[in-house]
Amino acid sequence: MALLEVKNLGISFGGLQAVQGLNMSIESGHLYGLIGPNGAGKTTAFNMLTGMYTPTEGIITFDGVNITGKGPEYISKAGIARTFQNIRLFNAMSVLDNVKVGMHNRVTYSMLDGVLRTKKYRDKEAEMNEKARRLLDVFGIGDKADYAASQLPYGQQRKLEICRALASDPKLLLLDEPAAGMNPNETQELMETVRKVRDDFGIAILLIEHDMKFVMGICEEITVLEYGKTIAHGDPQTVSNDPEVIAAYLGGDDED
Ligand SMILES: Nc1ncnc2c1ncn2[C@@H]1O[C@H](COP(=O)(O)OP(=O)(O)OP(=O)(O)O)[C@@H](O)[C@H]1O
Repeated sequence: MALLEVKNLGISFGGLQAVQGLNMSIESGHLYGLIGPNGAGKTTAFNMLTGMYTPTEGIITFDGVNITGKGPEYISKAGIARTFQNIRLFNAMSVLDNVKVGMHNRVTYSMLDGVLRTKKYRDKEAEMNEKARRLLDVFGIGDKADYAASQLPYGQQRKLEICRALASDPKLLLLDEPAAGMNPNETQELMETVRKVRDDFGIAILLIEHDMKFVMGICEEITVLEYGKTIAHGDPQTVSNDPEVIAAYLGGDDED
């Protein structure tokens, strides 16, 4: 069985069926893209996979366990982490501390250990600092560890968000428009980093992205949504030559 199995997943908000009959199978180590015009249901699908929305139909199986309807805390502990479309960093906190926030689901010391600054607390903190610095180094921002998050340029803030998500040791990383707002150089650099993350950490990555060069350049498998329904699925070449996909993008009124 694949790491993530999504079967007939759907959700409706009142009369609006935002996602319908979604099927996806994602193996460990795969780079998978979820694309489609604005309002197609991509972020809604992420919200169901991460427990923020409860599906009205279908089953999500992760690592052999049915996680349908479980809450975000449970799903994060199970090994799914995500970033958001809009940057959600703690601006006044240091870059290092922002990464450590991502480790909260792995903290093993008690509040009392923290207050008393016990050896257990100090050892764990040292381990977390080292791990956070290693992650920042992967993204080439290790030298900015002590800066406030808000002092980083935009492209590096997006990288910091990915670092924070990785800090929870996920088996599956969901990236919601990681290249949004980036210039072509930053986007190119991010493509290489995302590939490196997959290779070095051996995790599966599912990403939503409007930048077609980015998606077609790194994803091995792609599902295309339009009005909540899957209109195409396959490798980048198959999907980009699909007449329904071409029509959906050319006919849309968005920026794609
Ligand atoms: N909580 C909600 N309540 C009501 N409708 C919602 C809710 N969340 C999403 N929707 C609707 O579901 C549809 C899909 O939205 P969604 O944000 O998933 O699209 P998207 O493909 O991620 O679009 P974009 O590319 O613009 O981010 C939209 O019509 C949206 O208005």
